[in-house]
Amino acid sequence: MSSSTTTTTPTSKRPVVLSGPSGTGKSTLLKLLFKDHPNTFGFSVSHTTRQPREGEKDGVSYHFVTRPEFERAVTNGEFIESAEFSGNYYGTSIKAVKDVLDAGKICILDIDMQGVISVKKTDLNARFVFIAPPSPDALEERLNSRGTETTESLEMRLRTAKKELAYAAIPGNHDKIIINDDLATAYKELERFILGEPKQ
Ligand SMILES: Nc1ncnc2c1ncn2[C@@H]1O[C@H](COP(=O)(O)OP(=O)(O)OP(=O)(O)O)[C@@H](O)[C@H]1O
Repeated sequence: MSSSTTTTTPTSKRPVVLSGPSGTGKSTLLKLLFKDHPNTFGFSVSHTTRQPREGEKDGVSYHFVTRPEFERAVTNGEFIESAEFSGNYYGTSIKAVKDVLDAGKICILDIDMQGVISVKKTDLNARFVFIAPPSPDALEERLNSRGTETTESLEMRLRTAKKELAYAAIPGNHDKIIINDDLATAYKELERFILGEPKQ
């Protein structure tokens, strides 16, 4: 899977939004991509209202902010997405994505359908890739074999998957749909879409 004898010059540094049902293989594909191209991609630094843990640096691990600061930023429309988990806010700001671009890297966002809709409302000029399962049964099988789901969470993920697949079926919602059946084939397709043709 590694392309050690080839180099790639990205044809575009536009942010890439990767979405698709849970268990469809997004993390698996991204892990391969980052391994093969270690200096090409960057992660946006999220905001949080939780306290920094030992060793965490502001602006590196997270942008640590107060609740009023976070709420103000949400009101000002500065976030692509935000959510509250166990009493703390977390969010990805539009600026955090632009900072990655300013650092000369391609920002990859692995987000859900709501996140996709939010990014489309910004001026980030992102490219949208949808990772689809070969079939609903294959998706269920992958989630089962990953061993991370309870019966309830599995059902919830499959219900959400139906909505995501319906959204992806509408032409124009994504720039590229990749069916992750054979992993190596799907990976090559993703790598080409993001980085262009490899130069020998
Ligand atoms: N092409 C493939 N064929 C078979 N199994 C696969 C394939 N791609 C990924 N998997 C397996 O499917 C499971 C789900 O993959 P992964 O965790 O990458 O999904 P995900 O889309 O990132 O899910 P989530 O959104 O819940 O984080 C993993 O166990 C992974 O090893």
